[in-house]
Amino acid sequence: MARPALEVAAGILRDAGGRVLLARRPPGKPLAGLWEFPGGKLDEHEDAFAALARELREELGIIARAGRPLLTCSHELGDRRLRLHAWTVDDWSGEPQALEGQELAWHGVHALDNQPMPAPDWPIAAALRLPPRYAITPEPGADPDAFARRLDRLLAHGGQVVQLRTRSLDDVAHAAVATRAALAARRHGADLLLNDRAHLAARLGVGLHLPSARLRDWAQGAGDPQDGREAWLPRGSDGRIDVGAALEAGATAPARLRRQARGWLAASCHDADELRMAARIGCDFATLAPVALTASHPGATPLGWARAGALLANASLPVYALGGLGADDLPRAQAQGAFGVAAIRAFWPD
Ligand SMILES: Nc1nc2c([nH]c(=O)n2[C@H]2C[C@H](O)[C@@H](COP(=O)(O)OP(=O)(O)OP(=O)(O)O)O2)c(=O)[nH]1
Ligand SMILES: [Mg+2]
Repeated sequence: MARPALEVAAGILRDAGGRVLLARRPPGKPLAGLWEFPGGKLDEHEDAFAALARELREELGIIARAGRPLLTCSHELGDRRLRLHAWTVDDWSGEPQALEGQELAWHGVHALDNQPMPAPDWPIAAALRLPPRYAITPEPGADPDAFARRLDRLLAHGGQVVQLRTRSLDDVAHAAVATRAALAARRHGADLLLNDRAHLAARLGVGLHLPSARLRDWAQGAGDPQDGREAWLPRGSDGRIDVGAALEAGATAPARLRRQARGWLAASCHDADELRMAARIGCDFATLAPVALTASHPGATPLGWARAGALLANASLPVYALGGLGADDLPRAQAQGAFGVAAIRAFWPD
């Protein structure tokens, strides 16, 4: 019989400048020398926040009073599963002290990728830089100026992560729209991802969102070798693209291993298999669709929340629920284990 999952709570503590506290696992412990979020194992009958408050008292001498779940991910850890519950601690008192001989350090969220962390912490580091909404553009249509104006209005909201999704444009027209979108994103400090244009995304220094068919090709090493994956996937010590290299314990975040480009790598997933592939090739996040009925994919059978919830509970990266959802669905999506909600129609300005 499979052993029950190891449940661990990890706390996100921020200083006045927004930097996050990391603790270095001391010599003699498993994963010694790696930087983690302070916390530890749940005792029997203890919920995640109670365990976290206890661990923070024992390890750091602080009193945690209130927190919010940020992300729960599930990972294979040898012969058992690790469920890591990351909580943002909003209200705490005391000055963190290293009561167990661990080193402590505060880092900005953009510097976390450079710290050697246990692999299960990478999705948490990504989640700290991701918003709860992931906006996907509709087709640009015949009027690129009108499209650019609406995109600009969306980006002006601040902190946006947006996927440029076009299927209708030829390469030249697409490159023009994408270049303009990349400039607009840079101007607004937003993060752009191109749908399925790996070469262009790497050239523009923006992120890449893989459709599920491309994800499958990349995860299986199949498909067209000219499709640009070398800019996005890590190489093994023999110089060959190695989709597993991103997940070696003790390595730094996939973002650093993978690429010179600074954008996100994400993928469209519809089932457990694809969610596993996305994590395996080092995606930073994924979408899971279709959760509900959606006008953009009328033929697709929705997963429904029960099925989606079961898939989300086992995911090992941040996942946005997608398909017929809007901002109002965020609480429900998060209660079902999603990190956030992705949408085309709901987030596109009129
Ligand atoms: N606290 C914490 N543990 C993590 C993180 N990432 C990660 O993979 N883990 C793993 C490492 C361990 O397998 C497990 C936590 O075990 P632990 O030994 O720190 O647990 P604990 O604080 O309760 O310590 P102890 O009572 O066993 O001494 O979770 C993280 O960010 N924080
Ligand atoms: Mg601990």
